[in-house]
Amino acid sequence: MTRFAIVGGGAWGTALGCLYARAGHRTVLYARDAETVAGINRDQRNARYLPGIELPDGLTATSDPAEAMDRAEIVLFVVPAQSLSVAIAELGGLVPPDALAVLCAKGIERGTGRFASQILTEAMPGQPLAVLSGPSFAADVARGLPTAVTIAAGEPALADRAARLLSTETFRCYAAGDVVGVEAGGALKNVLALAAGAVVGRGLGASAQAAIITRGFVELRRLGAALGGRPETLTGLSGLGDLVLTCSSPQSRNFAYGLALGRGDDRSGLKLAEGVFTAEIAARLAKQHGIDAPIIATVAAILSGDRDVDAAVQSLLARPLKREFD
Ligand SMILES: NC(=O)C1=CN([C@@H]2O[C@H](COP(=O)(O)OP(=O)(O)OC[C@H]3O[C@@H](n4cnc5c(N)ncnc54)[C@H](OP(=O)(O)O)[C@@H]3O)[C@@H](O)[C@H]2O)C=CC1
Ligand SMILES: O=C(CO)COP(=O)(O)O
Repeated sequence: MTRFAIVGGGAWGTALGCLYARAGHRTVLYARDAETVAGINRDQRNARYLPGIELPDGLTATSDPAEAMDRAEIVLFVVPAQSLSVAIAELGGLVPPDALAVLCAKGIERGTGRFASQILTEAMPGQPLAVLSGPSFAADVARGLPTAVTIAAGEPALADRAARLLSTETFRCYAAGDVVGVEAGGALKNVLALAAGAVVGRGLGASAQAAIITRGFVELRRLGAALGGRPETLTGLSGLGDLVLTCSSPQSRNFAYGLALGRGDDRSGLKLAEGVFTAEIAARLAKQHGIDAPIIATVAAILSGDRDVDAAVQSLLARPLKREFD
């Protein structure tokens, strides 16, 4: 039995809580929202973030971070990318120094261009860390459906240990050494899912959807490599794997947000779509690194109101012809 603490009572934190509680680990989830805590402890439900799923008995929640962190061996940080700095500033001091911090957000911090691993390393130098990413819808994982993901850490022995500790019968973790590549794949696929959703929402057809996914993957690989990721990582579960999932299913909140963009629907009540926060900084990073990333730039322009979907499609199609592989 391992002692897990989970920071974040949203869809993914709760799903991971289900996974590890069911696997027999001591699993305590920290949520700042009292109603979420009460719902998990009293009703075995998280009605706000993971409706319709009965949570296992073994999963408990608290709004006392010290209680969650008590002798924790693994601390999963499962808050949105833009909230991670604040969460670490508030809670980092309570994390036992030898606990493995596992970063689960998929995004890039807007103001600084940092990935989660950089945020944690700067705030908590010396803390062992791993990054978890790959195709994994919270509702699927909470229901016990199978998937495979990547767990990356800087040192091979730590990555192997993390993969062993975080794997269950239904959740197969592949160890990797490329932390930045895994983070880049997880963050960029969300931006591309917005584009794929917009294409489908605008009624442009399955061929256009496949084309945007494929050319989006070229951008993911280019920018991921420029940011320091290894090419093979970006073709793995956290790159191609999660791109395929997120760009093809309305179960994805990013794809659903893109669908609403394409249809011209109101987006105010939609759930968290990390790509909305990552698009502009991703486009900026591409520019800084001299990377051609027209789809990412177009998503950023649509979100900022600089371009509508029809004009964006027109301008993508009107670019000068080029070789498929340069
Ligand atoms: N959902 C999924 O299928 C998957 C999500 N992810 C990634 O995991 C991350 C989290 O996503 P998800 O759980 O789905 O998001 P949700 O929107 O479902 O939940 C976010 C949670 O984070 C909490 N939170 C935000 N800021 C803080 C803070 N400073 N301190 C403590 N708690 C905080 C929120 O609390 P409050 O309610 O109080 O605001 C809420 O409980 C994202 O980066 C996402 O891309 C990765 C894989 C799968
Ligand atoms: O990252 C995810 C699946 O791997 C979840 O995708 P969404 O955040 O788009 O729902």
